[in-house]
Amino acid sequence: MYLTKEEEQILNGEAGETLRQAIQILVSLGDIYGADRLIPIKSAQIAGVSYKTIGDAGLEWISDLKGQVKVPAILNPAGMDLEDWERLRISPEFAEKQKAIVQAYRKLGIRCECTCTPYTLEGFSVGYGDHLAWSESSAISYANSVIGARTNREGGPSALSAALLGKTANYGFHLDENRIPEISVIVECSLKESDYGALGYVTGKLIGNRVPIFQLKGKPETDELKALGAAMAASGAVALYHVKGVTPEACRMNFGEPEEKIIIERSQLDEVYESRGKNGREPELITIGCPHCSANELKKAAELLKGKTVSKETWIFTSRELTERYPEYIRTIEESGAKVVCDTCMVVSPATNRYSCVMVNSGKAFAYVPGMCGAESVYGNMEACIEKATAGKEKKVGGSH
Ligand SMILES: C[C@@](O)(CCOP(=O)(O)O)CC(=O)O
Ligand code: SF4
Repeated sequence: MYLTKEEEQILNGEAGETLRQAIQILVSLGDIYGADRLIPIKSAQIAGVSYKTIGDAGLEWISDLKGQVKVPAILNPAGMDLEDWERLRISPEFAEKQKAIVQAYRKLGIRCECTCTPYTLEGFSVGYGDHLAWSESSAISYANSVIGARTNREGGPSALSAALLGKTANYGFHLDENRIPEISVIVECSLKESDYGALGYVTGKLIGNRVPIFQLKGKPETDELKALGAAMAASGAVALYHVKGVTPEACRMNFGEPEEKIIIERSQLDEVYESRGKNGREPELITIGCPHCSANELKKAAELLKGKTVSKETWIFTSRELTERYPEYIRTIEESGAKVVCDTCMVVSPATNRYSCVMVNSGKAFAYVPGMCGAESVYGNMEACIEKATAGKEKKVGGSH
C-alpha cells in the first residue's frame, strides 16, 4: 500500500506510540484487503463502549492512548444511562468502570453522546458519497444504504484508529465496484413497520454478507429502512443494501439485474412473529428502540402510551439529544411508568440479563438478546409491545392531561 512521506514517519513512530499503533492497524487491514492508499474520512463512529462488551482489557487499551481525534468522532451506546444509571439498577462497580471508559474516550476528543443513530443528531452531518469509519453495524448499514455514504464494517479499534488519523484504508465499500448489488430480493407481500425488521431478520440469514437489492411493493419510511438494515446486519453481515426506486444509489446508478434472486413470502415473516424461545415464556420486559428511537418513533410510543399505565417493566431507548428536543413525548411516555433511557440499549446494558424473556419490536434485538443477554426474545410491532406492556391495567380515567 502506498504511504505518503508523513504517513511513513507516523508508521516509524515519529509522531508517538498512539499514532504508530493506529496507522499500523489501518495499514495491516489495508494490506489484507488490497487497499492502494489511505483516504481522508469525514467522521468516525466508535463501537466498543459498554463495559459489558469490552471489559477491563478494553478499558486498559483505551486509557493508554494519547492525543486527539482529527475528525468528528462519536461513541456507540454504553452499558448504562450515564446520567441516571441507578434507574435500571446497574451496580456501582459496573458504573465506575463504565464512567472510566467514557472518560478515556472523552480525553481523546470524542463526543460522548452514546448513540447508534448519530445521523439524527444536529451537528453530526453525513452526506452522500462521504467516506466514513463507522463501527456499529446498524449505523454502518444506514450510512451506506440510506444516506449513500461509504464505510466498511469497522471494528471499534480500527474506527478509533481512523478517528485519530483522520483517514482509513481505501478498500471494500469505499470503492464503486464493491457497492454493486449481488442478489435480488423480491418481496411478494406488502409491508409495514416491524415487518421490515422481520424481513431483515429473514433475509440476513439467507444472504450472509452479500449486497442485496430489494424489490418492494411499497415505499418504506426511513425508520423502516433503519429497522431493515439493522436486522440484516445482525442475523447476517449485510453492510450495504439497495431498494429499487428508494435508496440513493439505486436511484442514481444504473445497476444491472443481479443473476441470483430470492423471493420472500409473507409466511416467512409470520414465522418471526410467531416464534417462541424453546421454553415459550411470557415476556417480563418490553424494550423498544433498537436502533435508538427516532423522533417519529418516540411520538408513536407516546401516542400509544398516553393515558395508560404499564404493568410490566418497559424501556424505550433513544439518544439524549432527542429527549431534549422532544420533552413532551418523554413526559407522556414516562407518565405511563415506562422508562425512556439514554446512552445505552437492551443489548449492551447488563440490566437486561436479569430477565428471562424480553419482547422487542426490532429484528436486530430479536436476534441478539438471546446470545448477548441470555434471555428469550419475542417479536411484535410497537402496538403489540405496548399492548403487552399495559395488559391488565385499567385505563386512567380522563387520560393524563
Ligand atoms: C450489538 C451492537 O449493536 C452493539 C454492541 O457492540 P459494542 O458494545 O458497541 O461493541 C454491535 C453491532 O452490531 O455492531
Ligand atoms: S440499540 Fe440495537 S442497534 Fe443500537 S447499539 Fe444497541 S443493539 Fe446496536
